[in-house]
Amino acid sequence: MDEVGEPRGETLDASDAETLGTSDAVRQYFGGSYDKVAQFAALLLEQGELRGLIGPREVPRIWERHILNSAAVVPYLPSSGSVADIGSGAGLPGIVIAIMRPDVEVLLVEPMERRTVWLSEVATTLGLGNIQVKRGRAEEFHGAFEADAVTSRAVAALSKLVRMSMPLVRPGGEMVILKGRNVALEIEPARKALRSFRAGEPEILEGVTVPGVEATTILRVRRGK
Ligand SMILES: C[S@@+](CC[C@H](N)C(=O)[O-])C[C@H]1O[C@@H](n2cnc3c(N)ncnc32)[C@H](O)[C@@H]1O
Repeated sequence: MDEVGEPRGETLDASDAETLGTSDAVRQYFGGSYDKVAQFAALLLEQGELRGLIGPREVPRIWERHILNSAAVVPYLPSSGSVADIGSGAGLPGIVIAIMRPDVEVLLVEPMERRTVWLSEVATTLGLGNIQVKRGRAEEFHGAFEADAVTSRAVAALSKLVRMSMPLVRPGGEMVILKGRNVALEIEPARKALRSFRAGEPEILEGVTVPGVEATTILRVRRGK
């Protein structure tokens, strides 16, 4: 998974993003969630670069690389309960999850104040009552809460991610992580950390959204009871 780039001073056309974002395939995919997802994309396009949340290279690929990529995790989330998104940044995938799953309580864990201010503003602007923004590093919340599932994208390699995030998963709950194609290489180095949580065998899953948009790789692993 590529990280969201830092601003580099070049400005690209947002028309590609708009074409995909207003396509029938995307509207159908999001269904009743489409209007709020489109509002979130518009906020990111308007303010994301200005506020240092996304780099200019991300503007034309907001829908494909960020919104749809984030949405790919949703089918793998538990049917109810709570999800904590670790290192939410601009709200990826956390805000997309909160929009698509209003029945789930979404905790957005993010240490950078500038980003938590943005996340709270987005939650208010979109009227997302199922979001709690928690400012701090994941490690600071160990023992403070446990969610039914933890999500994460572009935050750390699996071994580190397990140590920082698995304590925030309730026993029997799951980590559901958006990863790159090479995720299998991260599993062996994470074995020791996984064993310390009596975790099950990690599953590598395919996150498919709309036709023509590249599938993403998702890694799901259950915390032992
Ligand atoms: C590359 S960004 C990815 C942001 C977002 N998940 C995305 O995919 O666009 C990594 C984010 O993780 C946050 N982060 C770094 N260390 C963290 C930690 N220990 N606990 C929680 N978040 C952390 C950073 O502040 C940053 O917002």
